[in-house]
Amino acid sequence: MSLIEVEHLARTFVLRRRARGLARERSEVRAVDDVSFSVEAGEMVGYIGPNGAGKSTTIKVLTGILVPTSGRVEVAGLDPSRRRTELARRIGVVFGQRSTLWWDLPLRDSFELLQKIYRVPPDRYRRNLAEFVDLLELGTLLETPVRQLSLGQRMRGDIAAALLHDPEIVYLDEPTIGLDVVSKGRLREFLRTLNTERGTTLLLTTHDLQDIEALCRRVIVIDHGTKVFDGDLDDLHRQGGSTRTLVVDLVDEAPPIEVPGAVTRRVDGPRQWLSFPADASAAPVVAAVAASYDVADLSVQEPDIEDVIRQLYSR
Ligand SMILES: Nc1ncnc2c1ncn2[C@@H]1O[C@H](COP(=O)(O)OP(=O)(O)OP(=O)(O)O)[C@@H](O)[C@H]1O
Repeated sequence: MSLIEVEHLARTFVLRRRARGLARERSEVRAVDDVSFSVEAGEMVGYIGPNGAGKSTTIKVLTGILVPTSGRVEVAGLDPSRRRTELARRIGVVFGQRSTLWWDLPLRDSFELLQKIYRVPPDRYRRNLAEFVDLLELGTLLETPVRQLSLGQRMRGDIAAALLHDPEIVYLDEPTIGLDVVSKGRLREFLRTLNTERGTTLLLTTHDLQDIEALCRRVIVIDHGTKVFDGDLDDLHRQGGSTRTLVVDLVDEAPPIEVPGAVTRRVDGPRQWLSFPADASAAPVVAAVAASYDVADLSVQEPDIEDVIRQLYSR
């Protein structure tokens, strides 16, 4: 049996809108429509898709917040909506856009409240707190009220809070949203350590493809409530025909750059945008450009996940 099992999951929302007079119009949104997948213990899976695809709805069903309209869901051997309290001890949830911490309390007090709520034995709590404070660099922040923390600090606090009770599964919904590059890097490093050293199973929802590339070998893509891809990240790129972009700043304006392995998509003064396959190395393209042109600066832009998915569909 897999740690997470989802079979033919559907979740419909019924909307009632006031039409003319007192009559109400009824309409349905099929947020998740016949989705099946399973996740094994120790996996780190990216659950991605465009806005409104049904990601949060799936996560809410997996935590037991929402009841499926149809289908079967089992997490750690439990039916989430029927055994929500029991399941809560075995899962951790992190929402990048919302904090689960108490706004006016120092971080330490929030952690202590969570210890009591989850009945974490004192020695385990102390051990976990010490480890997360160290790995997430929270030492100087423990006495600070949550409302005074920066977004990145608050996020690290939220992640520690979600892990104090040693959950075997953690759902992360946009954990790096709004963070700067350094904070994103630190957080990814921490999640990787959590997965490799503790064997925690992670299901990650994000719009940032770099999160996925740094962390997940496997991705599940949903669009309009339906699963459209489940497999290796490299295969997703190949199927989506996705490209990366080399942005070249030349010393002087020039006609479109011509080098093997890349196509110049745009020219704006001395700046040019070249695209090349996402699964190819940038090195030969960079070398070819540098060998034939006077280059002032270069940078590589990763493909946007929404583009990858759009391209997957436009074929
Ligand atoms: N409580 C609700 N009532 C009515 N419709 C809902 C509700 N929750 C979600 N929906 C609808 O279900 C669909 C899927 O929403 P969901 O939040 O799961 O998408 P998402 O993939 O998480 O999107 P995003 O990336 O924007 O967070 C959307 O059309 C949304 O409007």
